[in-house]
Amino acid sequence: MESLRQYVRDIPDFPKPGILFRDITPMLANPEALTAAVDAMAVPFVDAGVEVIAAAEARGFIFAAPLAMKLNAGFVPIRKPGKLPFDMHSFAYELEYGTDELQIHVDGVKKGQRVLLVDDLLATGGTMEACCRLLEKCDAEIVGCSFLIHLEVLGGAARLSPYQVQSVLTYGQDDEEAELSIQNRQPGPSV
Ligand SMILES: O=P(O)(O)OC[C@H]1O[C@H](OP(=O)(O)OP(=O)(O)O)[C@H](O)[C@@H]1O
Ligand SMILES: Nc1ncnc2[nH]cnc12
Repeated sequence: MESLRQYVRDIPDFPKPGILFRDITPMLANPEALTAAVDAMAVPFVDAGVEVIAAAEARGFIFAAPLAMKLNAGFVPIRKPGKLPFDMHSFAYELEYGTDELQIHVDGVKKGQRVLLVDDLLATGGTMEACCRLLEKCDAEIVGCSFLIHLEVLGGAARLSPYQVQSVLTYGQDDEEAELSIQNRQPGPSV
């Protein structure tokens, strides 16, 4: 699965200085890579009895709908404020680069339904922790959290305990250091 990494593009200082943005748009644009990514995200949960996939907009939606179809589950959107038309639960949270709030319809998930939470990327864990809190307010049974990318150094997985966390691509301390040193390298004198 490591070959999927070649479709993730690193953009330094986006959307703020100091953030190394992992851009998945090259992966999304490639049909084989996109299929492989969705398949790999589903694998740990094929026999988990998932009834509902829930995901936060916007990038979470990209993987949620194909995963729902693959796991024969429904899809329930978790949205930013002002988007959902019916009664909702809300939860405010912090991002790697800002703050936000997420909402879910009160009747989106029934009590005891088995829910798999999905997102493209786990960084600080603030977004997925907010999703977990929203599903807990619905009295759902959280089966786990499935990510395409896990940025390990930001410690997000600890915030999702006790839930099962799965990711397809992991970026650890070594990756961050190697990439930062490449970014900071000054051009040498020309000879
Ligand atoms: O683990 P965290 O620190 O919470 O970061 C991860 C979240 O950040 C990104 O979403 P973003 O809020 O940038 O919104 P988008 O999906 O609309 O691009 C990403 O898609 C995750 O949802
Ligand atoms: N470093 C990062 N790259 C891409 N998406 C992100 N969401 C939060 N942090 C991110």
